[in-house]
Amino acid sequence: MVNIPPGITHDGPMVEVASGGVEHDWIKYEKVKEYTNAFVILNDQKVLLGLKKRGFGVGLWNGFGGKVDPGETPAQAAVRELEEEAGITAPLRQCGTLFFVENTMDAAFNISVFCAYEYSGTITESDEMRPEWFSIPEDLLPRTNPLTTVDHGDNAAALPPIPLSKMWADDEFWMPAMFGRRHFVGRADFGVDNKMIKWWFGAAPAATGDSV
Ligand SMILES: Nc1nc2c([nH]c(=O)n2[C@H]2C[C@H](O)[C@@H](COP(=O)(O)OP(=O)(O)OP(=O)(O)O)O2)c(=O)[nH]1
Repeated sequence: MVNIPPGITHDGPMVEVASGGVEHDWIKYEKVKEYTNAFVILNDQKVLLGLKKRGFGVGLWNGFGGKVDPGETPAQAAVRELEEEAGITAPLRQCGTLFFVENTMDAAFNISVFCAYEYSGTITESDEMRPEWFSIPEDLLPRTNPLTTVDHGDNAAALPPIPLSKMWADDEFWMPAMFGRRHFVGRADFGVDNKMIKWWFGAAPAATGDSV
């Protein structure tokens, strides 16, 4: 029986992929703010991340995104933010949903996560983000995914691996599902110093033959 935390909804079968902090209660929240986060992933081998240059999460590498503006859908906001922050457009599709609660704020963050496997335009640094490609390490990929063994000649192996130590602490838990193209959901509650105190992540079951 999967014990899904409050704030999360999902359709279809779901298996737990990570959880922790059982000694804490889920933090109560008053309202929910809508955000987006978008990842461009090429050949299942490399991912475009941006170094946040200012504001919330400054100094951390992340996908591109931000607040959903009034009158926008999350999908529209994701396209706008990717264009504003990295200068490119991409056929984004929602690949997951994340829910974050901070004990210092009365609002929770509901983050619609989008993925694309191609893009157009020229990747351009913005005031907010410095974009860079990173290779996806094998331990973040399903080992039997046939796509991962194909050499697409773009030399992803020569890139630095995803800098997990300079990313939000929760990312390592749901990224394997994202890179394995499994729909994911999850919640993380943060205490002082942005330390994760309780978390739960789930994903659609791996396809038969996948090792994760
Ligand atoms: N990967 C990851 N992303 C997170 C976490 N928490 C969190 O807010 N984010 C994302 C959601 C958004 O993409 C981004 C925060 O948005 P932002 O502060 O850049 O929003 P914004 O651009 O609209 O802000 P602003 O320019 O209007 O001030 O960080 C997390 O724990 N992990």
